[in-house]
Amino acid sequence: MRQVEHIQDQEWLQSIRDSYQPARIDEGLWIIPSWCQPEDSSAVNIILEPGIAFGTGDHPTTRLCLKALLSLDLSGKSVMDYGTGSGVLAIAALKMGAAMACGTDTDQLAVRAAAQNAALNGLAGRFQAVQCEGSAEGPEPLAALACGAPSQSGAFDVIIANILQGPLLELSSRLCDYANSGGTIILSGFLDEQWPTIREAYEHELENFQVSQDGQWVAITGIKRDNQPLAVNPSLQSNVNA
Ligand SMILES: C[S@@+](CC[C@H](N)C(=O)[O-])C[C@H]1O[C@@H](n2cnc3c(N)ncnc32)[C@H](O)[C@@H]1O
Repeated sequence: MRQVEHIQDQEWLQSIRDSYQPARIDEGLWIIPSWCQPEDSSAVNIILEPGIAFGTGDHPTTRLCLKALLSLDLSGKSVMDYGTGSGVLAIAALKMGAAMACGTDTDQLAVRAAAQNAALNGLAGRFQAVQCEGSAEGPEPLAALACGAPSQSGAFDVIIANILQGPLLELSSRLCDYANSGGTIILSGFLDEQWPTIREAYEHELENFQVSQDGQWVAITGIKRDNQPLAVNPSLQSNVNA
């Protein structure tokens, strides 16, 4: 009996392994299953243990987000990956030069997988994953605090959220609050017909939208507006108060 179980385990493991191969995402960017060797050691190679959490590189939205990250200068930047799944986007950002990254997810297994994948890539010291509730009413995931965000509560240079339209709409204020003025927000996980609704929810906080598409799936990059109230000239202020 024990031998039968052992053979079944081996077959199952082998069938998982057969279904994942190194995936070239773009020039110089690969996702490599943990049991394979990178073909190009000079590329950004993201090593993943696939199968536990979403984010193996085979979904168009993951690839769109990775390409959006490639187009940024991430040197020294702080990154929040909301809906981190396998941690693939946070790990990619760190490998592209980000200083620190924080991942959050509603799924405890994903949080664990992301932390393990970061460790596989030698990035455990610069990545922290925390579980969140997933609703705008729920408590803050405290991700910013847990990750030692560089400035006031939740101020990150780059926010990535590859989640569905529903949570993107519900969490729009929270996601925008996490970004520094001038920071970059990458959103994906929605279809082209949903883009006008997403745009409406985000355009008071974001500008300079860049849109990319793979089939029906869309990713957008936007820059957080500087919505600080204009400084009031003290002499005008006294006139107003008079
Ligand atoms: C499409 S997967 C993206 C995974 C990975 N970031 C990628 O790009 O491949 C979405 C992830 O977001 C998580 N998720 C879904 N709704 C969420 C919410 N409201 N708050 C936080 N995470 C959420 C899911 O558990 C899942 O791991």
